[in-house]
Amino acid sequence: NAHIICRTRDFCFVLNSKEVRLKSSPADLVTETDQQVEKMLISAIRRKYPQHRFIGEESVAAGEAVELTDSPTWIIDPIDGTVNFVHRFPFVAVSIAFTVNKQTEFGIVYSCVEDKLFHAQRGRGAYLNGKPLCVSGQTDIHRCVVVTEIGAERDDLALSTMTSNICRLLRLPVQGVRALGTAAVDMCQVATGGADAYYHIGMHCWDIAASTIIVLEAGGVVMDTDGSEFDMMSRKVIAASSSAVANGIAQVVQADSFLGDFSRNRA
Ligand SMILES: O=P(O)(O)O[C@H]1[C@H](O)[C@@H](O)[C@H](O)[C@@H](O)[C@@H]1O
Ligand SMILES: [Mg+2]
Ligand SMILES: [Mg+2]
Repeated sequence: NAHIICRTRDFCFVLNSKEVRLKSSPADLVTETDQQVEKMLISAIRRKYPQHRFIGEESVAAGEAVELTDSPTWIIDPIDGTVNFVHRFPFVAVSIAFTVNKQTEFGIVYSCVEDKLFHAQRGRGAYLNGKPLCVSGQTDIHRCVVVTEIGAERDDLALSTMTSNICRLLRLPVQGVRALGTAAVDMCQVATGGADAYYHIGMHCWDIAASTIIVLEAGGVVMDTDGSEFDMMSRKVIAASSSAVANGIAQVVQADSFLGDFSRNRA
């Protein structure tokens, strides 16, 4: 059984997950807790805002369409880092973003084990446990710590794309490449200045919707891995402390052959 103790300043509780099941690959896991947390969040929000729409990872896995419209929409990853959760590797987050007219109005990432609450509202800055966040401001790619993810795909094309991108960055060289196992928390490291950049190919909108606005409001930049404008639904992202660093990563990271196999945001 996987379990994790979640602490906040006000309460402490144990989430139990009795059953671990596979989704798209042997490394794409879901537990009862993922499903219960998502149901709990959606029903609580729906009670207050019955007209609002939802894109939730586990609802999509259960067959709901992934459709970002102009309507007010909540984008939810109930547990980002389910593999960590199952193995008790201590980086696990709940990620919630709210969009209107396809623009993110606010985002919340709660890193449960660390008891770190990241949040940002459009135009109002980014905060960690109430304290303002600011990116590192690094502009020299050679002095960067870059965060990425291994991802859940295990086919040859995905693996060779992922490993060759990491090799190309290391050869630049950058000073370090890291992966925490949760895209949402990874990306928040850029907002804190602890990392200078994050890139990911193959993530879903629910993994990064909230942390995108947190990085932007902390003074960072977000773009597609090919250097074009960021599209939350494209499954590709670079988040960085500066445009110079983001462009430096875009120049070495390649996504095309890998993404040929993806349908957009299928769980
Ligand atoms: O744990 P979930 O919500 O499934 O998200 C993870 C994603 O599936 C993996 O591909 C990534 O490597 C993790 O960082 C995600 O955050
Ligand atoms: Mg996720
Ligand atoms: Mg998840």
